[in-house]
Amino acid sequence: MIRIDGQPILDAAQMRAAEAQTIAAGTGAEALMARAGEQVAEQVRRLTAGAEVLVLCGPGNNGGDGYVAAAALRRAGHAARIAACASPTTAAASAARAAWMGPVEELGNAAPAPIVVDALFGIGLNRPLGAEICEPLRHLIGNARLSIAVDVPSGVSTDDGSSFAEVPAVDLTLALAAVKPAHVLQPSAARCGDIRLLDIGVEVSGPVRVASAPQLRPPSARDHKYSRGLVAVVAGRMPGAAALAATGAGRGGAGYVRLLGSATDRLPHAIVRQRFSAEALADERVGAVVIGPGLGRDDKARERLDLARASERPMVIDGDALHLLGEAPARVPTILTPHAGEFARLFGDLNGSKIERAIAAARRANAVVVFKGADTVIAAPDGRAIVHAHAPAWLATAGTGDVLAGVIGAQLAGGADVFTAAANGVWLHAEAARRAGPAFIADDLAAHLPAALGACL
Ligand SMILES: NC(=O)C1=CN([C@@H]2O[C@H](COP(=O)(O)OP(=O)(O)OC[C@H]3O[C@@H](n4cnc5c(N)ncnc54)[C@H](O)[C@@H]3O)[C@@H](O)[C@H]2O)[C@@H](O)CC1
Ligand SMILES: Nc1ncnc2c1ncn2[C@@H]1O[C@H](COP(=O)(O)OP(=O)(O)O)[C@@H](O)[C@H]1O
Ligand SMILES: [K+]
Repeated sequence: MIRIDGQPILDAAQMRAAEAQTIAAGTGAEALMARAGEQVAEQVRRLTAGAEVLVLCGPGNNGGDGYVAAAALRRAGHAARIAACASPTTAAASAARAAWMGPVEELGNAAPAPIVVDALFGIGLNRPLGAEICEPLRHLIGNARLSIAVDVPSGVSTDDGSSFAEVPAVDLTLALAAVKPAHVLQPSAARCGDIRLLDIGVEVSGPVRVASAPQLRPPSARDHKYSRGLVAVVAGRMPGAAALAATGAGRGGAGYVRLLGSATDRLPHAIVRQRFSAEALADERVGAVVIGPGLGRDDKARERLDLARASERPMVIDGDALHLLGEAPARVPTILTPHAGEFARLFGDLNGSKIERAIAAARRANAVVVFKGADTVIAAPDGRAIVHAHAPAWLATAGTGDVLAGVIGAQLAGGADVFTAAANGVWLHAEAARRAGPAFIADDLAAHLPAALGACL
């Protein structure tokens, strides 16, 4: 059982291609199913201390995994029952069912058990589930002490994380061979409970991954404040937002933060206030310009954005500045940090999953796009993407996005490339939120950044 941090994310077609390669290399479909089912059984056995297990089996290979798991549990002396919604339709699943010596109950008539294993549908589910399946599934999960999904919870759409059915969340999902978009994209990610990966010997790789903790470099004896990174935060109509970004940059590891434009009174003394001017931006030591938080959307804001872009410094473009952005692709290293509303305004015509849309947006903008939310996707024009799916929902409070823009700015000014800077910033921001606990406000968040950063050294 493997943690999913840093693991590749494969959609159903990519998963099938990887599986086909393994089969072509000599491992039969039944052997793969045997590995999957036996590993599921092993995890269930470890977690359930002998309590009765009810395995729900569907018609495809997900159901096949379920038959194998139930048989393995029985062989190990564990009390296991099976309930099915249909007969097997694949050769491997038929063989697995034939090897099960016990009775197979009707899904609709099955009595609850303390442990439920959902092996009804996996990556093959491609249309809404009927009530004859949803209702018993809801009832059985709702009455179990522990529910475990095989590969993905039944009722979610593997490739985009949408829901085909309203069934409750399970406690644990055992992903087979690879993480799928449904494990990390909402709303289905919230249905998965804890997620662990089972290695069944299928080789997987790809440009889309689950976020993992960055390995950051502490300053060395050779460093000075400029080498650690100078961030210029452009202020505007709402100075509080720029102050949050500047604080995020300072506590996110920058060596020097300048706030260009009007500042609030409560700005930390370490943040240097300066009048906004083209000259202030032209300072060659500026490693990143953060613009957008509280900028406003008037002519003055537009002028500041134009000057910032003309400075040709690496940029983090957030909030109001995203509203002022034209369609021209970026010419300097740029990170855009839209939330769903800003993304829709900028890239509303794109189709596909949140991951696919973020990658397409990054290509169009020639910039790294941080498509924020409970399932933040960080995408690069070359097709790489990282999905951060476990940020605390307490982040849904005003101003946290401003702090994020600052943290990303600090990483960029510190020398990380745009993709790494964005991914590091998102990780540190989420980790700071975890340390901040419940009901923090954006001002509190920055105070937890140093400890979050310290955990990544
Ligand atoms: N990826 C891999 O390398 C491996 C995958 N295996 C398993 O195979 C699964 C995929 O198997 P399948 O492709 O057979 O697909 P599934 O078992 O996910 O489901 C497909 C079956 O469900 C039916 N179905 C789809 N939507 C339905 C609906 N709304 N209502 C009623 N029936 C519906 C289909 O007609 C088909 O019979 C994976 O999720 C995993 O559990 C394992 O057996 C071993 C190896
Ligand atoms: N439900 C949620 N779970 C986890 N993180 C969230 C959730 N909602 C918002 N966030 C995060 O909180 C931040 C909010 O940013 P944003 O929407 O720009 O707010 P603001 O403009 O008020 O600063 C983003 O980093 C986003 O990913
Ligand atoms: K399942």
